[in-house]
Amino acid sequence: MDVPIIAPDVPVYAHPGDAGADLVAAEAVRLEPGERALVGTGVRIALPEGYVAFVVPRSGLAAKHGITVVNAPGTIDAGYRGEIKVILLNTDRAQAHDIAVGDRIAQIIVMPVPRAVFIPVETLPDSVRGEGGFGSTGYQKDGVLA
Ligand SMILES: O=c1ccn([C@H]2C[C@H](O)[C@@H](COP(=O)(O)OP(=O)(O)OP(=O)(O)O)O2)c(=O)[nH]1
Ligand SMILES: [Mg+2]
Repeated sequence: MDVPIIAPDVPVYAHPGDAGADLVAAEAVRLEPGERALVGTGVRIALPEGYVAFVVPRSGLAAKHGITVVNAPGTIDAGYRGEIKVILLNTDRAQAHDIAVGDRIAQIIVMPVPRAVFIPVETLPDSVRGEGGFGSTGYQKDGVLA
């Protein structure tokens, strides 16, 4: 599907079948331990109605350097025409991390999204799960279901 874009670096899918296309930094920033920063990508897009783009972390940056996206997944609304920015967080407690212009800092995933029509009702239809949540199915600890 075609998505009009204005960008110094057009996001690239690294491999066929990849869900995410990499976003690169349009500005240099140093993230001290525990620090976050709003990092510009220079990218502006026009998604068709009925689609959303999610800004999500790159697992390599997260695993190697503790760099994540604070609000993951960041939501890019179809009507948004401003610059896509990434709210990066350095979760490492000791190491600062330097982002240079052109570094791949996050990835963008484009998805179809239905428009919900919320209908106020008095009672909801039954379901197997019912109101159970927040660990209601238990969890596995040392091989034992707790
Ligand atoms: O990681 C993100 C998240 C959002 N946005 C842009 C696109 C999105 O369409 C807009 C608004 O995002 P959101 O609705 O998440 O933020 P908000 O705090 O609710 O702001 P608003 O009142 O503008 O909706 O900001 C980004 O560039 N990066
Ligand atoms: Mg909003």
